[in-house]
Amino acid sequence: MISEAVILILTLAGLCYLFFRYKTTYWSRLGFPSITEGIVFPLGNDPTFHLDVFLQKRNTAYCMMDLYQKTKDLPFCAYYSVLGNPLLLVNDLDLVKHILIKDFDNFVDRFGALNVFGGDSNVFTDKIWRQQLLSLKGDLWKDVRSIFSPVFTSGKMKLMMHFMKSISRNLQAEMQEAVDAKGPIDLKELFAKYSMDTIATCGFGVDAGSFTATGESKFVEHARNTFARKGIDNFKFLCSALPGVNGFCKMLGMPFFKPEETQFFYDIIMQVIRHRMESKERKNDLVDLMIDAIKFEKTLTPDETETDSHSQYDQDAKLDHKVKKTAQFDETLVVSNSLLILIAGYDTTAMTMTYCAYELARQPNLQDRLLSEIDEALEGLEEGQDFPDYQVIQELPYLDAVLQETLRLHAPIPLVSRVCANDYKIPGHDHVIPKGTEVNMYSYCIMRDERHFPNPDKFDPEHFSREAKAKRNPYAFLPFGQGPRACIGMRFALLEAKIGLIAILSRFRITTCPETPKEAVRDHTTFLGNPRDKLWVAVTPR
Ligand code: HEM
Repeated sequence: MISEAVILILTLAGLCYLFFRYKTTYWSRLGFPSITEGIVFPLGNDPTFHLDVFLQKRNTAYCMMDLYQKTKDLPFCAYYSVLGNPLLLVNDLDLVKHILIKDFDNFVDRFGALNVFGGDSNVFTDKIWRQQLLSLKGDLWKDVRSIFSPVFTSGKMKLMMHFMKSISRNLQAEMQEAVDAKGPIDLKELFAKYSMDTIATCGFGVDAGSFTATGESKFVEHARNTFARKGIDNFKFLCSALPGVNGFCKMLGMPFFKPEETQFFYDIIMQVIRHRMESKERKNDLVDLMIDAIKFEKTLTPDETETDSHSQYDQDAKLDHKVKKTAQFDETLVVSNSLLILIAGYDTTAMTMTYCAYELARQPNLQDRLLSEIDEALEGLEEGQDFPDYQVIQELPYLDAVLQETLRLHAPIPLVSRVCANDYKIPGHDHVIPKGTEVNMYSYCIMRDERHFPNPDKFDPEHFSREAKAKRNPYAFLPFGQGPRACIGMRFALLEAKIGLIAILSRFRITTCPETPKEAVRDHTTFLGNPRDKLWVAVTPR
């Protein structure tokens, strides 16, 4: 009996293997250039499912770089994901532009875990996650994006400034404590607190208490748990890619996304919404703006539309879509997108500020140049003003260059991904991308490619001088993606980072100390670019 069972299992495994081998000839049968090196049954050769990533030994971006180095001379190259599912890597920047902008209507959707894993569960907390921008598809995504875009215009960001300014005083106080204690400070923890409090205040209308709570506040604890990707989460992620597993979980009513944490945030934000509606209190934070947006209560005034910028990025990001005002949108849309703001905005902005301050500590000459620019802006303040206004902050070129260089070298999100809606003939080639193919652009690798950024591994804000930018293809810079589906929170993130940096650099100088790591390595346990180690620096008052 046992021997029969073993034979059956071995036969099934052999058949699965043969089927997998056949599937991994898909691209060569279509005549596409493809890379078959490194294919492991049943994971394929997708860096996202690389064994080292799965076992949490290496960050995904490093595995992506291995694949990119082997394929970068090809405009596009095919490869395989779990169970031999086909993927296409796009390296050519003109093709990147076609996919993200010119032919956007054929590449509206993103693949992404949220679309697939737990995608059809009936569990209430999973359903909340499915309403947010990152995972919505097609016309529904267009509706929600059009509704929420006005929430993130520069006009609205000006309203966020006073929240950020007030939280940045906690940053200064924390730095002063390090000065008084004559000890180093961990940049990672410092900026995590600032980012968490900013997102909580603007996106949830609550004080997360990161700086003030004794121990970890409940908000911070639940947020941390939401982000944590333990070994079991990787396993769950992989299992749900297997045929039938999602259906099985659905049948058993098993949640995919962390239910306790989701419920915690759902309750908070619903309480805030109800309170705002009953009391008519207004704070003009993101919560109020989102409530306005779903109710179509405010019509946009001209200075608040996306047309206020003529930058290539903003022009490309325009979405030509009319939302039907009869469509039903309710408060769960606000809850869901507040959760997304927490997920999309907290870690990304915190790590950007962390890497930025770390790089400035390592290169005092760059810090000096930035300090002079900030000092000049502060000298120009009018009486009664304690901070430069929005427009002045936007026009600090060196601060801008330093942040862009940080995002280039330490991209928080390593790729931009789209799904091909209909068969698509690649311009200038005979190849046709089949409908349903996941198309990836490895932004982390493109931004470290010496053909676009000379001396790519060096932190050098001159990569963003006017001359350097003029010489370069603009689609080589992709930390926020590009096109109508690019990051909606870019202005928010940059403003938050600029305000935090101005607040600390106006008072303190950051330098390396014996505890400062020689290099900043990306964490092996996450898909994002969080630094693996604590980034200690010394602080001195100016
Ligand atoms: C430095 C900080 C940040 C970085 C590097 C970043 C990067 C990105 C990237 C690469 C994408 C995918 C773009 C694409 O597919 O073309 C994205 C999407 C998104 N981001 Fe950000 N992000 C940051 C901060 C924020 C913040 C602060 C918020 C919210 C306040 C936010 C909200 C979103 C949302 C909602 C999406 C999905 C957009 C859609 O599908 O329509 N992000 N972000």
